[in-house]
Amino acid sequence: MSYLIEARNLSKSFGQKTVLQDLTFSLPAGEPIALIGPNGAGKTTLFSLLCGYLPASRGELKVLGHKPGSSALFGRVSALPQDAMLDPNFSLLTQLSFFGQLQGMSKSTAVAESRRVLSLVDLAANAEQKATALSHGMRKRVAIAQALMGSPELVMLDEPTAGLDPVNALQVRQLIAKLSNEASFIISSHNIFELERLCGTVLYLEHGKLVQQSQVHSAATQGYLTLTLEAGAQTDVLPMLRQLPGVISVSDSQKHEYVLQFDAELAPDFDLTLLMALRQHGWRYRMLTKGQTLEQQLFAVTAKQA
Ligand SMILES: Nc1ncnc2c1ncn2[C@@H]1O[C@H](COP(=O)(O)OP(=O)(O)OP(=O)(O)O)[C@@H](O)[C@H]1O
Repeated sequence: MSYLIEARNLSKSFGQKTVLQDLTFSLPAGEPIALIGPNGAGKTTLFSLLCGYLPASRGELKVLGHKPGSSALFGRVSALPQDAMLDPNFSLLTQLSFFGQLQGMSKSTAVAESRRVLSLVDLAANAEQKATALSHGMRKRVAIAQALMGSPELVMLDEPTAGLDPVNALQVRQLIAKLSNEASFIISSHNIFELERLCGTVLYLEHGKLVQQSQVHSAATQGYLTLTLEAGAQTDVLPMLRQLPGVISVSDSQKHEYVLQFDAELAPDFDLTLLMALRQHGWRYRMLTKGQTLEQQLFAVTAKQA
């Protein structure tokens, strides 16, 4: 199988400081991939290695089967840096066309390509405007349009929603979801919640180590229920939940919230069993959802490692 990205024992050090440590993973093309981790985890450094801006210190890295930065990847990979800026002096069309020409397009092809990518991000009508006339959210969309010039197969977006209000951040996520049949996206963020609906695979980095690689959708739908009880005087909830038939584990990740892992083959009607048990004990629930949030998955992994 050929992968979008393959890393084997990949490490990066700056002098004595090891910033990425022994990362091994393979990522398929297709659904967007999330790269999540706290400040300083190494997300931007990993992006820089993937783009070929920085060499690895040890290990192997392949992007679309090639060494990052190699000429075979020219035009096939693009990146939106965290602090991408637009020039305030030129129209969007002039700037994007200029980037197209830098990629080797003729002037007329670059103009046509710029109009195409601006319409992909719903900014066709703003082509003649300067960046100063745009909102912060619109500028982010222009930067995403720039990353799509020339139809690359892999697009890396470093914190594409940083600094945006929730409505604009949602628009950017919806845009990426819409565009994900145009290219494979890797998106970095601190925010677990924002990427869990958008991405199929998650890489979670902490202190330069890969803490977890998971498939969001499969893990979120199989064999997990999240139960939130009404606040009140319930006692002995955990022991009762743990003795239900089919239960594998129960954790109380937050006050009044329980994550139940169960064997879906042995107990296909586990949700009904749980509801009956709640009724029997007179415990009222506020919410019962299928699956486990990404935050809960990561909480479980980091708790195990602590
Ligand atoms: N050129 C460099 N020289 C020395 N240390 C560096 C260099 N670039 C990054 N680092 C260090 O590497 C670590 C990881 O930084 P990086 O920017 O990759 O993290 P990040 O996960 O992207 O963080 P953030 O979410 O804050 O952007 C940090 O401790 C940073 O100080």
